[in-house]
Amino acid sequence: MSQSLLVVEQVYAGYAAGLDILQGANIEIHCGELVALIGPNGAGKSTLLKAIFNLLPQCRGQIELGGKKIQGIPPHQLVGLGMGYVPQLANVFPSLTVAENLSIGAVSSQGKILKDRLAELTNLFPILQERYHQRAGTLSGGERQLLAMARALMGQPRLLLLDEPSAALSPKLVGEVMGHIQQINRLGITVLLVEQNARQALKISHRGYVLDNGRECYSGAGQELLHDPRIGELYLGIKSPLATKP
Ligand SMILES: Nc1ncnc2c1ncn2[C@@H]1O[C@H](COP(=O)(O)OP(=O)(O)OP(=O)(O)O)[C@@H](O)[C@H]1O
Repeated sequence: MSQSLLVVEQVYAGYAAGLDILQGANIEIHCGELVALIGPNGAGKSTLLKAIFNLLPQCRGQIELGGKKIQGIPPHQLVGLGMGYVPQLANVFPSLTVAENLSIGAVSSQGKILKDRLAELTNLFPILQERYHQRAGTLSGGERQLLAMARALMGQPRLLLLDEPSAALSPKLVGEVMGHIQQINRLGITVLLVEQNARQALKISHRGYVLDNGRECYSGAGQELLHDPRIGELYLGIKSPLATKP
């Protein structure tokens, strides 16, 4: 089996003292995997990503990246250790151009390294080359999500945390964004994907976790979870045939 890249063990975390949203969450992600984190509204999915990226005031338990304990390490240093995070909202600077947004995400502002990295990403996502001098605020929803992911990739992460990249996108664009996530994963970047669009996320993922009430309640291969009747009924909005019988 491949090596663990991220281990989250017995994590309790929240936004205020004494009010834990995460209730002993555990997940483990191996190098190269694409893992979906699904679950009902308010289950704590985004909160778990924020706990991993050290954005919460309260967090207990253990979080390791590549065998190194990372709790207490500030987000900008986590980027240096190979973690990228794309929040659900406000993930690009609307008044800056595509080129400027990408440059801000770079770990090195050294001329040649920056230029090479910009070229790599615009080759990977040609639409960003076409929109290079356009302000991010004028991009379509799908293009903006792509820019947000590309900006995180400028930091050359080994683990990318994505918080609902398909939020507020039309079904066609959701498919496109999912395709781009697979494309990123095929480059060898490990991805933890939080999604409301659970079916689409499980379809493209190697494995998935279902989070409910701040801790994982099911886990398994993406296809397995997709076809598990318990999960279908509770989390994917599919009625069990037994439940529909008179
Ligand atoms: N900044 C915050 N301050 C206080 N409570 C918060 C904050 N953000 C989220 N919460 C609370 O934490 C709980 C979990 O929210 P979270 O956003 O992690 O859920 P989620 O599973 O990502 O849900 P959704 O799929 O609806 O985005 C909710 O009860 C929410 O109200």
